[in-house]
Amino acid sequence: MPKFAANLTLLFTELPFLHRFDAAADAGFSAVEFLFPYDYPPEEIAQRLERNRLEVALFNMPPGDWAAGERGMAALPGREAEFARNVDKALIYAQALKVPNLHAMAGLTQGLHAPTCRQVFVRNMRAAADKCAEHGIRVLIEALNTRDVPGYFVAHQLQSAELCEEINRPNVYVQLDLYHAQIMDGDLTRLIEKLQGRFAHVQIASVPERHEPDLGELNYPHLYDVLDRVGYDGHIGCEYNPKAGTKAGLGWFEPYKRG
Ligand SMILES: O=C(O)C(=O)[C@@H](O)CO
Ligand SMILES: [Mg+2]
Repeated sequence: MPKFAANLTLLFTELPFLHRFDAAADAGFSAVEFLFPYDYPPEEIAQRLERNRLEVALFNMPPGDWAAGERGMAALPGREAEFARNVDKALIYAQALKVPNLHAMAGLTQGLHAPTCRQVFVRNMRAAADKCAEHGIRVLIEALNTRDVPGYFVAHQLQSAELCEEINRPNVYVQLDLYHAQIMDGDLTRLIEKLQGRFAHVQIASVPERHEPDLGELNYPHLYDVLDRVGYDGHIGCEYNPKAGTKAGLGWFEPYKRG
């Protein structure tokens, strides 16, 4: 039985961020994820989680100047000290919110010297993984499709898996976003089988529009069965833009709701 996490950066945006926790619980979710919690004190978020009996499945380390277009810095030469400070900041929130997974965004590396970026990424990720391991937290790598995020350091799922191998730390895993995977890689059943045991978080959305998972070209109930079959028991993050309001689009979630 799949376990879903509502992505509170994209769902329930009809409400202010801190109110989305109540809305997710009311809709029947038992877990949430979000991009960045850093505008809010960790205690306030922890309170919302506790009163709604919600787990947090994942959030991202600080990404640099998001509004200016930055998408992380783990692979950016010259930003190592800032990356290390961001790992520390993410860990403060991770401990307060008891999150098992932190996504370290790599950054836009188009036009930079690729071998140097890779070296920087591997070094930064090893250091981040070692710090996070002290708290039992995993560090994740996510491939982003080149249509939405041109120039991002990782675009294909097997590249993420290869990077995990090179980093060679037991708490570094792939973040398998099936929306990006379908756009860049396809053949999702076989891809999930190939990556068995190497991903620690999954995300979903319809393709090509990134709406509810019951729209578009993918057959998600089939993919949930494949995830079950390969023994995946982590959360599936609902990282989509509701087509016409969050609640109106939650029909697909009816069979999976917390009772
Ligand atoms: O865009 C996505 O997909 C994400 O999961 C965000 O965390 C940005 O990486
Ligand atoms: Mg994603």
